[in-house]
Amino acid sequence: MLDLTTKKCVPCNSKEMRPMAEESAHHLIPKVEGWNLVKEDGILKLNRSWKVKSFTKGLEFFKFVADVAEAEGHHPDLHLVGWNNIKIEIWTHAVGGLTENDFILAAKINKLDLHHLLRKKVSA
Ligand SMILES: C[C@H](O)[C@H](O)[C@H]1CNC2=NC(N)=NC(=O)C2=N1
Repeated sequence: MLDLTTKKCVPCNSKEMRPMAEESAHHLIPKVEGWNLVKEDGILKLNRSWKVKSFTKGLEFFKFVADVAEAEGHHPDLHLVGWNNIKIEIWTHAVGGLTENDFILAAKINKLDLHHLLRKKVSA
């Protein structure tokens, strides 16, 4: 399969769009490093968390992600809690589950170079 970052999200309002089977999601999750496959209230979602340097750098992180989402026409759920903990959840609301759009968006978020906004990992 082509690298997910070379693909484009498609509009979610087509009647044919269906949530993918859990097996398909498990097949795709290795292609989006760092992202988790979770099921919440029966809905499959992707999520990933980061610790940022500050509250404002968390908002900067979201702005970079928002630009990708707007370019793709597909949008994540953004969480910023405890001032420097961010979590991004991605799922296709129109179908109540996961579609390839979600994996494309996650892959394109992974391509952003946002290390300057992240807290350095504390060595064990
Ligand atoms: C027409 C357009 O595809 C829809 O309005 C989009 C907008 N962004 C979206 N983002 C997500 N995550 N799920 C959707 O169902 C969705 N629908």
